[in-house]
Amino acid sequence: MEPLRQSVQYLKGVGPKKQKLLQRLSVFTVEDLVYTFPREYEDRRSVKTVQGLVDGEKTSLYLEVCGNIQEKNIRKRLKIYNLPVKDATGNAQLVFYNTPYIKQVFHIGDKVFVHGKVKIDFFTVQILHPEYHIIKEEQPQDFQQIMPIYRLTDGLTQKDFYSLQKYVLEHYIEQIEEFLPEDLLKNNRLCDLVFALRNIHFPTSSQNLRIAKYRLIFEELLILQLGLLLTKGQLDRNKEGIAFNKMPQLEDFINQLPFRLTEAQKKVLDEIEEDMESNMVMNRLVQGDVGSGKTIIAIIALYKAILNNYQGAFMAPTEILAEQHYETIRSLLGPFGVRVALLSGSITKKNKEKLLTEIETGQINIVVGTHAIIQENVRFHRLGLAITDEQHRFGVRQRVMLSNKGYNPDILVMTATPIPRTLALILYGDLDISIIDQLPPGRKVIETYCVDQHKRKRIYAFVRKQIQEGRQAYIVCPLIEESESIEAKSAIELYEELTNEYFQDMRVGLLHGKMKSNEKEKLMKAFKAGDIDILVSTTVIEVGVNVPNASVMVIENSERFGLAQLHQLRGRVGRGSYQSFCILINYGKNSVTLERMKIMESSTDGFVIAEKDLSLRGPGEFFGTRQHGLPELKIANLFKHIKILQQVQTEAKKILSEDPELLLEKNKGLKKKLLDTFQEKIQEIGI
Ligand SMILES: Nc1ncnc2c1ncn2[C@@H]1O[C@H](COP(=O)(O)OP(=O)(O)OP(=O)(O)O)[C@@H](O)[C@H]1O
Repeated sequence: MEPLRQSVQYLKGVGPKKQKLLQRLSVFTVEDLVYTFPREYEDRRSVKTVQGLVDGEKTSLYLEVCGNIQEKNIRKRLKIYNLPVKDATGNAQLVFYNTPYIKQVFHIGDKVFVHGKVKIDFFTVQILHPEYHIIKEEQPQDFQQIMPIYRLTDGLTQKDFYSLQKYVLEHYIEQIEEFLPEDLLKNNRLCDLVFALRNIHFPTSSQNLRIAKYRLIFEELLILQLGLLLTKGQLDRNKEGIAFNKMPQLEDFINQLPFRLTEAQKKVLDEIEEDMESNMVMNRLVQGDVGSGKTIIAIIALYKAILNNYQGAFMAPTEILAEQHYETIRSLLGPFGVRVALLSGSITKKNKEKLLTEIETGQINIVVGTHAIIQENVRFHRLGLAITDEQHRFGVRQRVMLSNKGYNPDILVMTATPIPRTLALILYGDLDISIIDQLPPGRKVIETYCVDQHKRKRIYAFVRKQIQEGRQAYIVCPLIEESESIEAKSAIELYEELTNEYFQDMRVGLLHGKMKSNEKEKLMKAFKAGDIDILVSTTVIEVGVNVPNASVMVIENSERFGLAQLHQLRGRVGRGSYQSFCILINYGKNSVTLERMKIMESSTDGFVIAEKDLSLRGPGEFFGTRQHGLPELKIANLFKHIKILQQVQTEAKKILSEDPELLLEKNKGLKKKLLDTFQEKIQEIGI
């Protein structure tokens, strides 16, 4: 086995207990260990003398032990040890707590280097619980340096980490191979990997630390970018596709809609039409904030394809949404003779067979469905436009599979999560991006309040009042990432509590992910029709659900959700002309949580919220673990390092245009690193 791939259990000083602790920090192999970077550094290079010390500062000193250690019992479980020390300028004490072994460590006359916090009490100078090095054969550079500080877990100390990293760097460094091609290093003035790893852990100077960091950030972003580009590589940008014609009937259709398109919708539609009319394949992402009116744009594009005698496919992330899109499309295009089919999990086998035949013979013009659409047995007659409503739930693979159902059909990807530009660039680097940055007129700003759980009674009273005025409400249950069944269970409990205690006289419905799809459909239909007053639900209603009469959204344990997700949920209300409200019940007390809730109260702009969320929590959490396959970033930050990111993008494209499958000898290391990082994702599409 490659040395770096070895388990940390073979390292000196790592027993089963330590191995477990390291695993908690996601350190399994030697490589994981060297790629666990310090969270910060402590500069111990400037050394002070006892005279000049300031109360409260943290500093380093060279001292000599000048007396015997004294032990004092302060309380039952508190023992203090004072060690007299001095330097040429004065006397001081090193203070240690509850460390009986310390009695054996020092001897009068020992020279020590210490680093710790200074406490000055009248005439006594103390260094509290310092780190120390008794100077024997060690050279000053072994301790008087920039010290790494690692993120720890209970049971592991900085010293443990420090010695492990030292050991690994000493014994394994020669086996760490550079994997970035030489010309790339040179052109971007990057240091080599060994230098970077040495200096990220034990920097020999601030400048070398900077150089090391730069290289490691570059490397991390490059791997991310290449991985994403490669997994998307199959959507070839410059493929020849269908050139749709302009059709006058399309204008008629737009003109008879019950509303005028907003300027933003018109602009995006123009971009789509231009793509569709060109003879190149369209690969376009439409982003729009909640309720900005993406669906109608998709429908117009579908109608254009139909008028050109092609079929359209519309893939939605959930059954509820597929059903909803199906209803909307049927009601808008049905009167124009367009035949729409819904392929969902709940149709009978017999009906399904009939539908499949009609799709294959071209009798059906538009197929709406969940991923059922990309199953093998679905064959289109002439698929011209494939739309996926993504919300990050479909991987690239599904997109490719849908597109393979036709001969180079145009592709439109819609997403309701506003993705900050920086992230959109790397996630969807292969797509052109259109943004609907305006809401239809007449929408009232949703009033958002973050409250703590003790206000629950008042909140329910408010919900009741809204319902009495004829509105409807959503009550969203806590998010439980780990398990859909626990989530469903907690939804059932909340439902029971609400129906037994607070809303006995109201029509309350329950919706969760573990229900059968036809039950879900039935319930949503009833809610839409106004036959249910309160819908208690898990996040299955998160995206796209459109019930304009609903005016209150209560979200339990709001601190567990990502902000972008809260924004999506909140977007389920305020879709009609009624004043709407979102109430976030918050159990979290720490400052980041409170800051996040404040953002929700003060902003209704999805892009602003997404940017803030991303900067507070990083991309992994931003998308939620269920939804993405992005590797966690260890050192790069998509906001702070935007300039490096841009440079990385150029490089990544250059590499792939020269060597699309990374077959060249110089790219061998890079390819291996990519396969390691993106294992599952890449295997999925089999490059
Ligand atoms: N230009 C417009 N003027 C007025 N109402 C509009 C306009 N465009 C769309 N709508 C209506 O606004 C509502 C929201 O539109 P739609 O469902 O398409 O939003 P969306 O962008 O898909 O939102 P979400 O991401 O939240 O699902 C719908 O009821 C739709 O009929």
